[in-house]
Amino acid sequence: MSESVRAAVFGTGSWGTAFGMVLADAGCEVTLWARRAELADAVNSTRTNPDYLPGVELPENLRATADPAEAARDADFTVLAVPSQTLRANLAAWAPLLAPDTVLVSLMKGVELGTTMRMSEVVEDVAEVGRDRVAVVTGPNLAREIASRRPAAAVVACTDEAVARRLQAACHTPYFRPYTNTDVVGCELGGAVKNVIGLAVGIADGMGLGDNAKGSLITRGLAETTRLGLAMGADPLTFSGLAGLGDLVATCSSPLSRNHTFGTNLGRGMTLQETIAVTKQTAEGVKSCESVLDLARRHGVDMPITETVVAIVHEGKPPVVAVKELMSRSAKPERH
Ligand SMILES: NC(=O)C1=CN([C@@H]2O[C@H](COP(=O)(O)OP(=O)(O)OC[C@H]3O[C@@H](n4cnc5c(N)ncnc54)[C@H](O)[C@@H]3O)[C@@H](O)[C@H]2O)C=CC1
Ligand SMILES: O=C(CO)COP(=O)(O)O
Repeated sequence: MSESVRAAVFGTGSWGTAFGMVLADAGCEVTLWARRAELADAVNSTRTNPDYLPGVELPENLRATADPAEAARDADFTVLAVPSQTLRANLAAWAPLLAPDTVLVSLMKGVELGTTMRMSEVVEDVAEVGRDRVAVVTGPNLAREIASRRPAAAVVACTDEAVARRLQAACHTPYFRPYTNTDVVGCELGGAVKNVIGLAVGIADGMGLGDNAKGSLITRGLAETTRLGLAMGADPLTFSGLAGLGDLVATCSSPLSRNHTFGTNLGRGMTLQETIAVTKQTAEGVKSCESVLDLARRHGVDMPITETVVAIVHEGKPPVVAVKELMSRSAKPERH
C-alpha cells in the first residue's frame, strides 16, 4: 500500500478511531476530525484517544484536527463515523470542503428517522455524489477488539466493484481482512437491523432467558432481516455473510456491544431513562428500531422482533409481557 493514500475520518469516537488505526496500519496517511479541539490535541500529544480507546497506542501516521477543512483536504477516502441521526446535518457542513474525487465511506449502522434512508443514501443526497463514489464498511468489527489488533474479517461494499477493491487495499492489514461486496443495500441493512436484534438478545439475556432464547432470537432475527432485504432488492446470501450473520453473532455474544448492553440493562429492569443515563456511547438500535419498523411497514414486511423492541424501548411495554406475546403468535412454517 503506497504511503501517498490519504484518508480523512470524520468522528473520533470508538469506531472512527479504531478504523483510522486500521487505515494507518495499512499505510495510509490518516487525519481524524474530532468535534472537540481538546480531544484532537490529546490524540496528537499523547498518541492515544483517552475518551474512547484509553490505553491504546495510536500509529504515528494518524493525527487529529478539529478543523474539518484540514481533515478533508486531498483525501482519497473520506470516512464518516458519527451517529447516524447526526449525519445529514454534519455532512451538509462538510460537503463544500470535500476533495473533488474523494470516495465517501460510511462506517455507520443506522437508518435515518423520518426518511428511512440508509446511510449511503443520505451521503448521496447530501454530498450530491453518485452511488459509485459511496462505499460502506461493515461486519463483525467491535471497535475495542480491532483497536487491540485482534483478527477480524469485514465487508467493503460499493456498487462499483473497482472502488470497493481500492478501499479493500487501503484497509487490509494482518489483523483486518476485508472482503468486497456489491450488495450495498444488503450490507447496510444487515448492520442496521443487527443492532435492533442485539437489543432484543440483550433484553432476553438481562431477563435470564437462556441460550435457547438467544439462538432463537438470532435466527428469527436474521429471518426478518432477510425478508426486509428481499423486499428492498438485496441479495439474500448477503445475510448469511459477514454483514449479516457475522455481525449479528458478534453483537449478540459480546459485552462490548453497546446495543447488547443497552438491552441487558433494560431486561434487568432498568427504566429507559436509567439505561440512557448509563450509556456513554452510540447505541444505534435505540433510534433505528423505529426507522427499521417504518421501512418494514412501507415494504409490507412482518418484523415481529423489531416490533417488540420498539414496543419495549419506546412504548414502555414490560419485557415479560412482550415475551409472552412473541411466543403466542400464530404457528407457521419456518420459512416465513
Ligand atoms: N463501536 C463499534 O464497535 C462500531 C461502531 N459502528 C458504527 O459506527 C458509528 C459510530 O459509532 P462509534 O464510533 O462507536 O460511536 P461513539 O459513540 O464511540 O462515537 C461517536 C462519535 O461521534 C461524535 N458525535 C456525537 N454526536 C455528534 C454530533 N451531533 N455531531 C458530530 N459528531 C458527533 C462523538 O463526539 C464521537 O466522536 C455508529 O453508526 C456505529 O453503529 C460500526 C462498527 C463497530
Ligand atoms: O457494530 C458493532 C460491531 O460490529 C458494534 O456494535 P455496538 O454498536 O452494539 O457496540
